[in-house]
Amino acid sequence: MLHVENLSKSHGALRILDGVDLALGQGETLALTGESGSGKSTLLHLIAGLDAPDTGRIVLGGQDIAALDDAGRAALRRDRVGLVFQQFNLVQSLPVAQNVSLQARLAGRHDAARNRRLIERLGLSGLEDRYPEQLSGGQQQRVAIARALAAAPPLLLADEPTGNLDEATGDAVLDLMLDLVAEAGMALILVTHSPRLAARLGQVRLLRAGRLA
Ligand SMILES: Nc1ncnc2c1ncn2[C@@H]1O[C@H](COP(=O)(O)OP(=O)(O)OP(=O)(O)O)[C@@H](O)[C@H]1O
Repeated sequence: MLHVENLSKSHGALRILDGVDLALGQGETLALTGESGSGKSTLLHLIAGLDAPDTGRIVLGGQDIAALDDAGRAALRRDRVGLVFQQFNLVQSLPVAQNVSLQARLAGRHDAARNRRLIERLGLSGLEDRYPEQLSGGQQQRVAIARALAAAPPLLLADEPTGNLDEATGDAVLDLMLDLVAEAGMALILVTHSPRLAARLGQVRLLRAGRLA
């Protein structure tokens, strides 16, 4: 479902990615590890079509991302990719419940019962009518996770999605993510610094010197 071939990306004189190859099948899970600054977020942004590579190919669900224009990439993100990034990108003008349902609605996959279940299981019950600015960082992170899971995209990209949570809550949220990802047959790329969390995914890859080991 995802093929990344010979991907390179520089920022100015700094070569961040230098020939990255990666393949992920439907329902497969991958932990992306590497030192701070090794390019993990850069790689996720490229796969999400948020930025363009210098060279290489990204084929998602049979579609070459580079061949799409801005509108095409936006549609791909709406329909096929879920993002949980470090900046949560919640819609500040919408309450929690609507933030959670937003992507699912846009993708035509809204399911009210599923939404309620996610809100409950992510410990957000009672917060449905609050606005993002009225939430803690950890609560906002859980809203972002609920939103991505609610839409059940074929591919979920998560950049340290439990980084703002204490260990016990983070473990519980990761358990839930892995359960729901498996249940929906979603593929997952999870960036994490934690070897303990990484070991729970199907494969673990290390990004070093611009390449994936
Ligand atoms: N827009 C940009 N312009 C210039 N340099 C950038 C830009 N974005 C990222 N970088 C640099 O690219 C390198 C890789 O950054 P990236 O955020 O992908 O690393 P990371 O592995 O996700 O790090 P962390 O674990 O700290 O989040 C870093 O050296 C960073 O400073």
